Amino acid sequence: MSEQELKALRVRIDSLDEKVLELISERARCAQEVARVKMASLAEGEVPVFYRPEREAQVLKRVMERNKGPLGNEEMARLFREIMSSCLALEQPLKVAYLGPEGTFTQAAAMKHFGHAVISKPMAAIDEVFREVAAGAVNFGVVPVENSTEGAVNHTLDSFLEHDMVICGEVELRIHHHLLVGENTKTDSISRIYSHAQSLAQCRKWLDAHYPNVERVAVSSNAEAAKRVKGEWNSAAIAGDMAAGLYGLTRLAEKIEDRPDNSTRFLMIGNQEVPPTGDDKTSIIVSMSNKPGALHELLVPFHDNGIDLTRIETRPSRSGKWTYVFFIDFVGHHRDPLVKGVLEKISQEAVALKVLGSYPKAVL
Ligand SMILES: C=C(O[C@@H]1C=C(C(=O)O)C=C[C@H]1O)C(=O)O
Repeated sequence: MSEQELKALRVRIDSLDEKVLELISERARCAQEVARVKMASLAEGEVPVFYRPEREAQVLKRVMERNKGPLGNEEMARLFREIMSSCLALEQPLKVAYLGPEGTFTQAAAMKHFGHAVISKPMAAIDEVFREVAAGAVNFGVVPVENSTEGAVNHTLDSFLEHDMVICGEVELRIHHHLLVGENTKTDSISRIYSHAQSLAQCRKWLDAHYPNVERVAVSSNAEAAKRVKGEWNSAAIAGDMAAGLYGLTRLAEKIEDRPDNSTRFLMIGNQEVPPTGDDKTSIIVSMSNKPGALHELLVPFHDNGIDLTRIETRPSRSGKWTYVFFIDFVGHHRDPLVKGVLEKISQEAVALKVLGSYPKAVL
């Protein structure tokens, strides 16, 4: 390619960037107008709702449907995710609590879902995320709920039993783990590997094959593991990209998770009900009386109405020995007439039924 051609292309890119800039600014001014309209149409005492997850899901879907490349759909949606995040911040900067410390996968999930223009607050434990949202100190919380290799995150499920929370979104993240060391570590003298118990479990086979005799130490998070090895000479950590970057660690081995499709699903929790988008999921908690056939009775209405169950999890109910609650996720919104009918049917048989929320299926 000649210098001339390159120069002409750069002139074109500059001129396109000017248009993109003007269009983004126009979009941001529109969002400010939306805020003005929302404020003006409030009833007395009503609190304005600036963040509309159902609308954001629709915007992202539309972008993906209309995208003709060469950028991939996900890539394009990610760019729009950030534009929307900045536009919303003009209306109202969202405050989001997540399972910290900084550098956790939960933080990455929060950024993937809300974009980077939020005020994010790391919390030391899952229960604290719930409490922070309940106290109104933040608009939303982000917690992990299940991993494709290791299953349910029980702390999160149990927290739903203790707090009244509305689930308003979900996001899935591909989880890649790396073996990380600080710059002064002698790699042949590693005697200890730190990570969160879930991550140690997700890399169990790899560790058995490569470091069978090294002590595995479970700590409160991967980011905490990364932080520790920064100052230790004989230790390594298992953590992801964010933590590696944050603590300036070297990757001794990359993508060491046993399953290449290792993914974690996260939930956004808040106080705001989300209207239907036409492509939603609902999460409920049900407790049934302890009699034969109870689980069957619970599942039949879903089957009869062709409602797709995406997940069912059992936890001790905490209100009696050997009594259980079921966490059920299914496709549909609790305001859909079909779903309404199913929930009514179940509540006739159940000891208790609580809708945790209906929310748009993860777009990104
Ligand atoms: C602009 C709005 O407010 C927020 C910003 C959005 C956007 O930038 O597209 C979409 C939904 C809301 O979270 C709106 O409600 O339409």
